Amino acid sequence: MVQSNGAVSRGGAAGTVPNGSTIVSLSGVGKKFESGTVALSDVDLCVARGEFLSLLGPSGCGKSTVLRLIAGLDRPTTGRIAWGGERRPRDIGFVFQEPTLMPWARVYDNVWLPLRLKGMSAREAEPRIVEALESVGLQDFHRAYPRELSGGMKMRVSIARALATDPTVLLMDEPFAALDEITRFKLNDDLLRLWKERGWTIIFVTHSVFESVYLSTRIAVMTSRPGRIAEEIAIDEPSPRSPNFRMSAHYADFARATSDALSRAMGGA
Ligand SMILES: Nc1ncnc2c1ncn2[C@@H]1O[C@H](COP(=O)(O)OP(=O)(O)OP(=O)(O)O)[C@@H](O)[C@H]1O
Repeated sequence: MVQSNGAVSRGGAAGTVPNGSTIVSLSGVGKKFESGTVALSDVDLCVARGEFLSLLGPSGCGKSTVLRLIAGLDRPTTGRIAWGGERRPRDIGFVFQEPTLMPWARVYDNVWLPLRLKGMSAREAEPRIVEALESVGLQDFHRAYPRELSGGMKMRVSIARALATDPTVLLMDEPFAALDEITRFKLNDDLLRLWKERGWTIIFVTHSVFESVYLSTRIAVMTSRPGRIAEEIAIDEPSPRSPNFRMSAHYADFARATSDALSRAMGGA
């Protein structure tokens, strides 16, 4: 269904890919934990290469669980996750809500970690580490320890660490939720720039309607637990997006449509 503001919503049928080739698809995915909690039921979702897809839903609806299943950190109880290239790519980046840095290691060594785990020496990894730190504007802080950095800077290190591996798919679990608004807006713009430059596919978990509209090419709205995809909304605003987009009537329309979809998904009017 195409709405007047250009948003596209869909009913419960299998996930649809708007454009481009599928990088990963979930069909009928369910997850029941040993505790008996049914976190997900019948999740259908298709992600196209190069998309910026946000998973938006109420707390506890299973957004992180979807991300963990896609990352291969856990297995679905029912249903199937299929990769466009047949196998799950080895180079999936994961950015968590907490920066999860090693407090005893300098910024440089924190960014080196995933490359070191792949067997790269510090010398081999150096160009990638330097480039990753430059991309997030932290080139002058490579010798600093995490305790010497602000919350936003720590999150930049965490992004640089994912970036150093040059992932094809970047999974981000509410990475900016704990940051103040000014820092969050700045990191939103940095992330959009990197996404465009690197050609990543990003799957981004958020509670925030406004953040999801600003960042995404598509939003998948989830129901309350057990989570499934209730509606999808295409945000057909061209990139690069600038802070002016946040002030536009178009943005307000998208936010309203998304907010309404979220209310419906949560069983509201
Ligand atoms: N390892 C686990 N064992 C048992 N229950 C779990 C486990 N992980 C998550 N759950 C439960 O599954 C449900 C979905 O959790 P999940 O963290 O995926 O939700 P979420 O939408 O990401 O929540 P939030 O937005 O609050 O981070 C919750 O009820 C949670 O308590």
